[in-house]
Amino acid sequence: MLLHFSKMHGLGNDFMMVDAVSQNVFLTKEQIKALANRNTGIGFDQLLMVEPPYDPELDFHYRIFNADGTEVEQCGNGARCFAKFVRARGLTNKHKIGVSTQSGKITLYIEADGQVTVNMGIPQLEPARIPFKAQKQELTYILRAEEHTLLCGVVSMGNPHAVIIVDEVTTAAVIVQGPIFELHERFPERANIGFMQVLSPSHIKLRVWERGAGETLACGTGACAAVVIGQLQNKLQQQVQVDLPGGSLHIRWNGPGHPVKMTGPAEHVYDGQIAL
Ligand SMILES: N[C@@H](CCC[C@H](N)C(=O)O)C(=O)O
Repeated sequence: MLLHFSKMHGLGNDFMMVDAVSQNVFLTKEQIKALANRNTGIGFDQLLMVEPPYDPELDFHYRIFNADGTEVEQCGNGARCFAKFVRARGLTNKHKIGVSTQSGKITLYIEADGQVTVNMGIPQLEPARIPFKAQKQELTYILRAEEHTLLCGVVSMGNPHAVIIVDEVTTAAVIVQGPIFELHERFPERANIGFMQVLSPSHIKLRVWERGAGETLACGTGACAAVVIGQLQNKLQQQVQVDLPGGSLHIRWNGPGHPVKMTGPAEHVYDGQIAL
């Protein structure tokens, strides 16, 4: 079978986009891992499989798979690429698109300048909803593993995140501590681990070790999670520029009970086909 796909990226967080509205596709976990391989496959951080809507009030549903083949609930940079992809494929001509993922419904808006704004929904802080093992909800938690001790905030943006404030992000121990805390026993579904440097109340630098993908050039849900945690800790204001290794996102959050809004670019790289 020949599988048609597009390669896209959001600030260097790269995706294999598959139209499963007009193609009949089923991929096993092993096939996804093989396609994700950067030496022997197409290479990507996540695969997005776009499907017809499950809910008649929405335009589409899409599934998200990490490079390790695991299916996950949410992907911020992927959401922006999805919006551009369905228009480029002629699957819709709308500028406001309603879609569901495993974590629920989100709305996307294609702006006049081509950037995409995503209403990412209301962040969840209750430990059971992240999921995170804790007796009660706190602003910060101490996590220990091996010789490492971290003070972090935890939040779900549809997917689980821990956010650690560091003095200098370029030298932060992302590669060492990321994989250790991704698998920490208090995250039963594993977690994405963000390292945030606060430059000012409206400007941060962020690196994210992504669950199932390793460190990426950008993580949209990670940027939202960092702004939520930074605001709750009184370090950030409502509108924040988040500088990631691959570029910048603009995040807005009006506080608890409100949705997080993310604006940023989404780029098409090439269209391809591969024999399965
Ligand atoms: N890169 C994404 C997040 C993708 C999923 C994540 N690795 C997880 O396992 O939750 C983003 O831009 O949000």
